[in-house]
Amino acid sequence: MQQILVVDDELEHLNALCELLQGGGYQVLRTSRPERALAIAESQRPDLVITDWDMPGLSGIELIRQLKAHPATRDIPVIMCTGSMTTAAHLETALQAGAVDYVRKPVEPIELRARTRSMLQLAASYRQILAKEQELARQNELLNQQKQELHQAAITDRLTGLHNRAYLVDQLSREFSNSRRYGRPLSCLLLDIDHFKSVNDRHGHLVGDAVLRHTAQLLSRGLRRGDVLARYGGEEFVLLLPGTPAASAQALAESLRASVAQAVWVQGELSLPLTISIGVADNLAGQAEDETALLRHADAALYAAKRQGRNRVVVHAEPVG
Ligand SMILES: Nc1nc2c(ncn2[C@@H]2O[C@H](COP(=O)(O)OP(=O)(O)OP(=O)(O)O)[C@@H](O)[C@H]2O)c(=O)[nH]1
Repeated sequence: MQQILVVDDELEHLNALCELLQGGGYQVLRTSRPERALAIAESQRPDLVITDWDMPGLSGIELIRQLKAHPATRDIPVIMCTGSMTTAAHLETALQAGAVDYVRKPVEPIELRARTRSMLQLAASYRQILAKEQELARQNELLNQQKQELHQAAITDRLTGLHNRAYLVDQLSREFSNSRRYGRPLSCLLLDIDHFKSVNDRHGHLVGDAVLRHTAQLLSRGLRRGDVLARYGGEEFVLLLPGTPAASAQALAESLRASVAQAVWVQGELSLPLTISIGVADNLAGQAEDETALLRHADAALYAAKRQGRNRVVVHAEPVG
């Protein structure tokens, strides 16, 4: 049943109003002390408030302002009962304070019922719209979250949790253009686990997978903001170092190589010494005309590192002449 709070300091008037509304099938809350009305509205959340204007202690206008200032009671519609002397300016003040309608005293029963009914219908529609809006906002948030998760999955390598090849290709192209535009160095490291095939062959693919995860973790340590580490494929990783020339990249590559060589991989009884080979190239001195060439140079340096015995770092050298 819909609930209406009636506020009037004149008991006779209060009783008459309440009777009228109860006769209309509404549940009525009442108070003759306007300063209590806010607390009642807050705890009972009536569907409508009907208040007298002229009351000692707290005027109807002041009560409306308090109701509107409070989040819990802000949306409860208020009808103001006004005296017969009320002017248009008074009514304007009431509407500005937040009253949605008014009835003049002495109250015409049919008028009060009509206004009450339409206000309650309006309030119900408003509540429905509000609930739909909230539901829409919730669904929107869920959708954005799913989009974000999908995007994250699309750029992540599932086995190692590093970025994947697709992301690397995007970033390489972006970083290459940026470094060219701002005349900044860009280094590319191609890192490959040595004799990884024999890990798989001797111990199985599950151990091979664990070794890949272990290596990915070691390589991730000590990366700086802006560095991009990705699993390029199989047992190959790429590390992009924007703002870093090959000489500094070589030092970092050397420390990565050493950290993998020092950290023996252990699982139960099994312990495997692992090493990686690294090819380093940068875009300086116009060596790499585009990002593909940069990657190709790093690959050539990696190939040289493998040929020279593995577990080493080789920097791509500019061909002489
Ligand atoms: N366990 C596992 N193995 C993979 C995965 N992707 C590629 N491989 C294996 O990685 C191995 C790569 O071997 P190769 O390219 O011959 O190189 P390598 O044995 O590391 O030898 P070098 O690079 O010359 O030192 C192959 O046996 C692939 O099957 C993976 O996701 N998990």
